[in-house]
Amino acid sequence: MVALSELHTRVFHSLENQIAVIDCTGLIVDVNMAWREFGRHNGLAAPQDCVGSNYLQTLECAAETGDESATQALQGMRSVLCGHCPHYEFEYPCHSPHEQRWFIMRICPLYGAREQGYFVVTHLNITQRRLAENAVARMAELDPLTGLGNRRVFHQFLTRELRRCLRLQQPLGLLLLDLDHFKTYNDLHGHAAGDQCLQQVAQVLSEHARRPEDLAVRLGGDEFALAYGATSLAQLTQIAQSILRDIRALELLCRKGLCVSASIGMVSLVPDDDTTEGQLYERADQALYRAKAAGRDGLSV
Ligand SMILES: Nc1nc2c(ncn2[C@@H]2O[C@H](COP(=O)(O)OP(=O)(O)OP(=O)(O)O)[C@@H](O)[C@H]2O)c(=O)[nH]1
Repeated sequence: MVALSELHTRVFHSLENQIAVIDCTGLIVDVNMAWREFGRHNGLAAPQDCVGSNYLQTLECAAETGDESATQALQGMRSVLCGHCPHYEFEYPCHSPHEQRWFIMRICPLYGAREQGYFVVTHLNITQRRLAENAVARMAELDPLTGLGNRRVFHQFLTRELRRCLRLQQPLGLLLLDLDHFKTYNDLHGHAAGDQCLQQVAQVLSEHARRPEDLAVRLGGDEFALAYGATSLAQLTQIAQSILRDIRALELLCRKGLCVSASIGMVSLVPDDDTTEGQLYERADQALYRAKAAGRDGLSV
């Protein structure tokens, strides 16, 4: 039968968390196996040098080089060591040259030893959780069929670009695009082929939105929107004409002599303090209505 203290030591070294016990000056008095192993694999202090080094000083050196995570860890750690906070934890990136990694650091008093001034610092690798969260966040911004951004992203982008163009007094361009005869195409070829048609159109649109200040999204159904920062009406017209040409060139036949085409409403203006995202959208939508009414496969302002 293993003695209880021996059992506790074994548990300490079996845990996946990297654990260090420090005193109130930051001096490391003990570390577990995971802490030593992490140091060994990441070119940090030699395992035998962990105990006896000062964790606060290590963080101070890193913070002085501008390491934001070290600065934050340092502040949190000091607040616990001096008794201002009962415990502190925060998540931070710690990428290696080979992989992206995130950790959560926690510091709290050592159980039953607060008076003696001992504290436990733990680091836990949360990379799998963070990657899953990032993937979910990306999915929440994408239209699953076409891979373009969705309506939510569009609003965020437009709000940001509107502010930027107002500040720089540059024109902000917006195109609203609705496919023509798409229902007929769907009816003739089936829904799956209709989906492929939307994907082909999306490809054309993303080829026309390549700069960081451009965005192409699918608003829903056969409706798309494109926003262009710092783009005049003349430039916008050229882009819209090129899009119409490229969609025609797809030759998506929906009945004899009739192909899927697009109607585009556009607006470009230099925002003033009163310009809203809603006004911009409304103007492009009315222009789209005029393009449809004018016979489709065309554009209107
Ligand atoms: N395949 C497919 N069809 C869709 C999807 N979303 C909407 N639709 C169809 O898209 C069609 C859109 O209708 P309309 O805008 O009236 O079609 P349209 O023939 O282009 O009409 P006009 O704009 O007046 O030329 C409807 O038949 C919808 O069922 C989708 O994700 N996949």
